[in-house]
Amino acid sequence: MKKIITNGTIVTATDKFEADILIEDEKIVQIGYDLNSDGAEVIDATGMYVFPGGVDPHTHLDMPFNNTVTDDDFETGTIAAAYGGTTSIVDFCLSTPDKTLKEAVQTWHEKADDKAVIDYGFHLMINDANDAVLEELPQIIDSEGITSLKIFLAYKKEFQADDKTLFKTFVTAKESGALVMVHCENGDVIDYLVTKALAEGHTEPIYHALTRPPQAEGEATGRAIELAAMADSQLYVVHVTCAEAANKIAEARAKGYKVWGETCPQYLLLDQTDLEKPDFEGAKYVWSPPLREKWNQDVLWNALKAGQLQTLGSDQCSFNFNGKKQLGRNDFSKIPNGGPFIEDRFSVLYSEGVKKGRITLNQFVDIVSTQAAKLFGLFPQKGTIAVGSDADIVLFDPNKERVISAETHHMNVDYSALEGMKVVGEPISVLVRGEYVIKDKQFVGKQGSGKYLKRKKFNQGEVEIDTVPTTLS
Ligand SMILES: NC(=O)NCCC(=O)O
Ligand SMILES: [Zn+2]
Ligand SMILES: [Zn+2]
Repeated sequence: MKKIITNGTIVTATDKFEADILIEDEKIVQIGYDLNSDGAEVIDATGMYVFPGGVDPHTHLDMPFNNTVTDDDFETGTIAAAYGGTTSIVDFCLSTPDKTLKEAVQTWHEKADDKAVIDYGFHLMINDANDAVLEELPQIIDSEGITSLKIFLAYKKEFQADDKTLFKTFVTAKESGALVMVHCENGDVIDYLVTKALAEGHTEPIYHALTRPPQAEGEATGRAIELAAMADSQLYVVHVTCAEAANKIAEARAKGYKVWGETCPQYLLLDQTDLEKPDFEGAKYVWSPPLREKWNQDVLWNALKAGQLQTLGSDQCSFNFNGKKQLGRNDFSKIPNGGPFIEDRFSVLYSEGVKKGRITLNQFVDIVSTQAAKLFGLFPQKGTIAVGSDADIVLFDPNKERVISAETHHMNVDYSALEGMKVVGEPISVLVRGEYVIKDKQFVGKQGSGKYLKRKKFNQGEVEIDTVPTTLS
């Protein structure tokens, strides 16, 4: 079915202009004035921004973790994402030593294929780069279009990889055209500090932050950067939280290293004092790396503004407060790590970023959509509004005000870490490949309608990865 979006203001990472968009067969086929709209459904976007759908490069849906499993699966998680203006996610597929990589990816397809309501791809976690894994990896990258790999330097005895695995993964990624994503925290030091704190009788949620100091993140970030450089490979640092890490990334980029960084809404908006909330409420804010002292928020906003950090991931990893979070009632180290942000990622960046003058409107689109599409091999299919791109479109009312609350959100979790926050700007309707998934703030999509995204190899030369928008709004 043909559609025409008319009377709206189109905003991409580089431009802002008024024009109509003609959609046919899932794609944007024309952008301009006086388009032939015969037979097309007319969508009136008067007063709206017309944004490309958000691309969330960091989600954990239906993921076994910390002796339990996340509460949002590919159905609830992607419905919530769509409400929030996100039309593509890239989720982390876990691998385990007892299974082949192919089996691991198959497991993730089984979780997602019949459930997702928006498009999705997978990153593949590497825990031990042994001979079998290294032999299988290039085939998986090619056949599944999984062109990003994930290494955890923390979560000892669960996901943590050693430096040899990290280095070998960088080497293989360079040869195979994949981007290596790294969770940068020194897991051994953290393990020591956690054991010590518990032995001293400290069990409260705040000790989660106190045993994971920013230096542990800075050290691991620096280590990953140097190992990537030694392998002449490419590194994407996930969930950057603090000056110690952000500065390392900025220094590396100044030297011309192939390093990119992501932060998350939680680190821009919340701080370590949230973990001190009474009655175990601090557990709602337990994720890793932990929340930091408040002044780090400015460091992160400035890094986004300056293009030293490029993307915003939700790190969606939800656990109910009156459920799985209670596993750590008497021991902070047993609180499942993670929080719910997939739904609010897009609008809080607009409200706290654009509305408060911290980033420009074009930078908003770049950070929430375009840069992730470029880095993860989806651009220009995703991440922009252009002829030939998928018609993934958000009609956004920039003046609508709302208050974030678990009462009204769509994530399958009983609390919001942003409860009570006032937000200006709201996605009203959201289209994925030309079909409404959200229409006038109601979900109208279909379970399983999301398509699996086979992604292009890292930086094939077609896409200029480091584009910093120049158009100011
Ligand atoms: N961030 C977090 O605490 N949970 C998800 C796993 C990870 O990204 O480290
Ligand atoms: Zn992580
Ligand atoms: Zn994560």
